Amino acid sequence: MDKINIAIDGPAAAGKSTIAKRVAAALNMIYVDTGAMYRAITFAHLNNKEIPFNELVNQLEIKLINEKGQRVLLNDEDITDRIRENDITENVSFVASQPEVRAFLVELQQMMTRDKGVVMDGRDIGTTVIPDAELKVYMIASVEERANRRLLDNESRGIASSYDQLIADISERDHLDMTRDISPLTKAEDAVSIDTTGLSIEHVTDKILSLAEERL
Ligand SMILES: Nc1ncnc2c1ncn2[C@@H]1O[C@H](COP(=O)(O)OP(=O)(O)O)[C@@H](O)[C@H]1O
Ligand SMILES: Nc1ccn([C@@H]2O[C@H](COP(=O)(O)OP(=O)(O)O)[C@@H](O)[C@H]2O)c(=O)n1
Repeated sequence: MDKINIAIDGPAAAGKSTIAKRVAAALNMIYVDTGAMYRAITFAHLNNKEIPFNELVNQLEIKLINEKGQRVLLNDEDITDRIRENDITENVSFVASQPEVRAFLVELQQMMTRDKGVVMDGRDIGTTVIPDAELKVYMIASVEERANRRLLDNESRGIASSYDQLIADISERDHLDMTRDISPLTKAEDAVSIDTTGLSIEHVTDKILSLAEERL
């Protein structure tokens, strides 16, 4: 087989996008951060709260550009850094639970994976977006480690946060994502679980690369 899709799902700050980017670069595949797409719609919603979701999604064009990591454009506005801020993070799980938002993004994501060659990370990729992906990974880490990682991420981006607040925020977001009605976060039956607690980025990347090689 010459082309495969790789689905990486898991809870907040487990390391999905860091690893997915590296795996995609090593295998010359396209990386797609679906969380960024839900964050982009959350940005649009916070600026246009009066517009119902079914109308809002029809006004949006989301583009992911593989440049300097990955840039996120919403109707040609670069919102890459803006969508990592706290107000977006606090509201994204609510927006992602809306049926119209999920239908809109799942269709877009399925189009992006049709020709294969994609590493896509999110919450419902292995279960809903690409249930036939050749490799599915369910990535987890302890909530303490995830809060520490996000604390460092936020520091490097100049976003104010505290360890205790991050433990609470991450736990609440995971709960909302795991209990929503439509495609909640859950491990696909055929996904390989990887607990990244205490593991280096290189170790996790190599593990997934060797799983991918078996399927290429
Ligand atoms: N073993 C590891 N695997 C993945 N990320 C790690 C690991 N160790 C430390 N990190 C750091 O943890 C953070 C993970 O954040 P991110 O990749 O955005 O997670 P997610 O996409 O799951 O929300 C990054 O800052 C990354 O550098
Ligand atoms: N495939 C996806 C990806 C993200 N999401 C939602 O989008 C939010 C933000 O995703 P993200 O991957 O940017 O989150 P972080 O783990 O990087 O903080 C998640 O908490 C989910 O509510 C989703 O519902 N389905």
